[in-house]
Amino acid sequence: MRRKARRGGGKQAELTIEGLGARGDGVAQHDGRPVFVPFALPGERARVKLTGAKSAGYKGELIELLSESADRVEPVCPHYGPCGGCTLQHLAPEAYRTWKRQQVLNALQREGVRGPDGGEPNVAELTVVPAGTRRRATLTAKARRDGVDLGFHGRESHVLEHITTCYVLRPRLVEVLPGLSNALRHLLKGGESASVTLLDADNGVDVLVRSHRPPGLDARQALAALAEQQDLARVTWLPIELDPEEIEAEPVSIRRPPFVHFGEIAVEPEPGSFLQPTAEGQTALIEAVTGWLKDAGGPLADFYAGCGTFTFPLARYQPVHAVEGERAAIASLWQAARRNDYAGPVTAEVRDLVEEPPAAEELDTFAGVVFDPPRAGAKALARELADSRVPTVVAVSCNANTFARDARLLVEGGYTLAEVRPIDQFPWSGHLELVARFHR
Ligand SMILES: C[S@@+](CC[C@H](N)C(=O)[O-])C[C@H]1O[C@@H](n2cnc3c(N)ncnc32)[C@H](O)[C@@H]1O
Repeated sequence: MRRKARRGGGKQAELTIEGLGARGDGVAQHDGRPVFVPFALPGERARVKLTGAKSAGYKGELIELLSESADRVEPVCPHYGPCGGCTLQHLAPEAYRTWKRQQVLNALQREGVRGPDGGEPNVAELTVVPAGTRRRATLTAKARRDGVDLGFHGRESHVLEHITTCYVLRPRLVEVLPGLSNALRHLLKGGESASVTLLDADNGVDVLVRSHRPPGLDARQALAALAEQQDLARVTWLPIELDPEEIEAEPVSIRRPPFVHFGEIAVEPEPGSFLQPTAEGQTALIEAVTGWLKDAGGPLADFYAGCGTFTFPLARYQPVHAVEGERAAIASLWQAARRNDYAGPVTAEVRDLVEEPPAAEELDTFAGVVFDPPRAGAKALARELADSRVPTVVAVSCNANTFARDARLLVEGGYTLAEVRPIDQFPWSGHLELVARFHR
């Protein structure tokens, strides 16, 4: 048996895992309440330590596996377990794909959203991005006595796992980690921590360090030397307490402004700006969004547009109005539009879509709409869309539950959910991206 007693004590029980929850934890029952057991699989019998009893259930810590599921496989990464990134590496690929797709169906079912013929919604098979393709990630750095740990926290834990290898990150990002951890020794003293956002842009790596203490001369020199050795495109620093919206990141070393392509257009994102985590996932999303909207026959709107991931590919076919809450993202989008003679076909607006959603009459000027909100979803916008006459609406989402809620609002307003494509940019985790088409 692979997993043996880890820690005894506390309230323990022998349980049978009956299912896999939305976050990938095994789910058992005890005293009529669910127990969520990370790293356990359906069908397995396990000795579990019960903690954190709440009305919603117990947290369970896997102490010993007493029987193993046929779907259990050996995790590939040496950091599996302590690293909170890939908590489902023990699940066989086929079972994993089935479970993740089922999360979309479950969420839609909970909201009572049906397919075009009134039956089960039309959810495609899961597309999973290959391992080693993640181009953007935020890690934590923490000073210890003899160096700096740089990695990811454990699942629901404050313990940081220092990463030496990673199966999801692009190899280029893994390569820069040792040098970065070394350079950060000059910034972080006894127990101090920082957040480090890495982007493997199309012309080099972009590094944003956020810490309480600004880098002194030796930290700047160490980071600049690293940038030269590793040919990093850009290194910037921001105080951790401030939002990038409130203050511009301070340059530490800029060898060239990093850029990423959305279709044919190169955009220069500000440090820390949102971008799709993988180029492969981005391509699959762009393919769906443009495929469904390019023949809309009139102007389009891209809500929660970011730096223009969908704006520019769509603008090849129709005029596009891009709306986004973050000023810096819209500035990058607009600069790229100007540079590429897209100003005109592309218009841009900074707007808070929760506080000031466009009214249905405003939406009626568009032949098609795409929206791609953060995890909280786009409730206010979906309500207005439900009252609008926009013929085609495309939703991109990173949260199946808020997507299903917004889908219900659209369906109640008379839309049909034509199809959903789940695109997995976070392999081995509970997170999922999807893109869906609605029509009147
Ligand atoms: C999931 S990202 C999508 C960005 C872009 N569509 C892409 O694919 O790269 C969500 C975007 O919504 C923006 N956002 C978050 N809250 C917002 C709000 N209340 N109003 C407008 N935009 C918001 C974020 O700044 C971010 O750019």
